[in-house]
Amino acid sequence: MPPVLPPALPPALLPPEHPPVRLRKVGVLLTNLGTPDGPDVKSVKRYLLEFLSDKRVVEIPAILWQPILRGIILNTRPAKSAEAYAQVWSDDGSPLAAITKAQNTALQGAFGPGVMVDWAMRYGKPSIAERVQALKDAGCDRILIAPLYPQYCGATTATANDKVFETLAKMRWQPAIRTLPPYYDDPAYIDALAESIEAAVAKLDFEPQAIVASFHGMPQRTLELGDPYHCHCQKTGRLLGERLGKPLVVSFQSRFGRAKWLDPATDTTLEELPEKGITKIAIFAPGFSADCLETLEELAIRGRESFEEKGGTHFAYIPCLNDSDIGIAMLRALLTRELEGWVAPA
Ligand SMILES: C=CC1=C(C)c2cc3[nH]c(cc4nc(cc5[nH]c(cc1n2)c(C)c5CCC(=O)O)C(CCC(=O)O)=C4C)c(C)c3C=C
Ligand SMILES: [Fe+2]
Ligand SMILES: [Fe+2]
Repeated sequence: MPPVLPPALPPALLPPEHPPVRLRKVGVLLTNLGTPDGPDVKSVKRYLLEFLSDKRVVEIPAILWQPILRGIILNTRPAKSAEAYAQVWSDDGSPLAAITKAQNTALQGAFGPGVMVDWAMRYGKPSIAERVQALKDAGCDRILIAPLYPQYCGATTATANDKVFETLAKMRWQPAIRTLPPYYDDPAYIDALAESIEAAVAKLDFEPQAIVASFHGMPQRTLELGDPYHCHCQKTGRLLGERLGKPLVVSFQSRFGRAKWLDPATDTTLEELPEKGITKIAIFAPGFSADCLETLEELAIRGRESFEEKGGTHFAYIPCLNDSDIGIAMLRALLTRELEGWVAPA
C-alpha cells in the first residue's frame, strides 16, 4: 500500500514572507555610522537631523534638545560641515561610504558559499532596515550584525544594534541574530594596527618623536553614566603602545556642543606638543574602521595646520585600516570566529 501523505498546504496557508523552498543561508551585515548623500547643505542638514535626533547620541530630553537642534544647530552647522565634507569628497562619494562598500566587496566569498555579506549605515543610506530585509528576502535565517566600532559606545555600537532590533520588531518571522562584540583589546585588532603603523612609519622620511592615537570623543557625562567607551579606548592605547614598544599619546577629537567632553582633546594636544619640543609626529585614529570626515578633514587637514602653526615641523597622518589587506584579514578573523557553529569551518 502506498504511504499516506499529509495533504499539501493550500498556497494561502504558506508563510507569505519566505519563498516556498528555503535554502539555509547566513548573512553578515557590516554596519557603520552613516554619512550625507552629498557634500551640500541640504544633504548634510537631513543627515544631521537624523543623527543628532538619536537619543543614544545626544542624551538631553527631546523637549529641551529638539528646539536647540532645529532652531540653532541645523541653521548653522550644515553649512560649515558641508564645506568640510566637500574637501574630502571623492569620485566614489563620501569616504566613509566608499570604504565601507570596499570592505564589503573585499569580504565577499570570505566565509564560504552559503554566507552573504552586505553593508548598511545607521543614518542615511543604505539603511539598516533595507539591508536586513534584503538579507532575509535572500533566504538568510541567521544574520551576524557587525558594527564596525572596535570600542563599544552607546552612541555607535548600541544604536546600530537597536536599529536592527527595531527592524526585526516589525517581522512576524525573524531571522536569528548575533552581534559582533567590541574588539578593542583583541590581539587580531592590536596586531593589525601595529603592523599598519610600523609599515607606514617605515616609509616616512623622518623619525616621529611621538605617535598620537586620536579617538573620537564623547561627553564626560556619558562616561560617568557607565558607558565603557573611554576605558576601551584607553586599553587599546595601552596594548598598542606595549605592542609597538613605546607609549602612545592618547587624545579625543571631534568635540560637539558646550558640555565637557573626554580629555585630553586632540586639537589642544596638537597645539601643545611643539611647545614641549615634540615637532615631529605621526597621528592615526584607531577607533575608526574607515577613514571619514573626522579623520581626513579634522586630523589630516586641520590637525596638521594647527600643529604646524604652533611650530611642528613634520606631521604624518596614518590612514585607518580601511580595506587594506591587513584590515580585511583582521575583519575576516573576527567575523569567522563569530560565525562558529553557523558555518562549517573552511
Ligand atoms: C568612532 C566612534 C564615534 C563616536 C563615539 C561618536 C560619537 C559622537 N559623535 C557626535 C557628533 C558627530 N559626529 C560626526 C561624525 C562622525 N562621527 C563618527 C564616529 C563616532 N561618533 C564618524 C565615523 C563620523 C563621520 C561621518 C562621515 O560622514 O564621515 C558628526 C557629523 C559631522 C560634523 O558635522 O562634524 C557629528 C555632528 C556626537 C554628539 C557623539 C556623542 C557621543
Ligand atoms: Fe561622531
Ligand atoms: Fe567633526
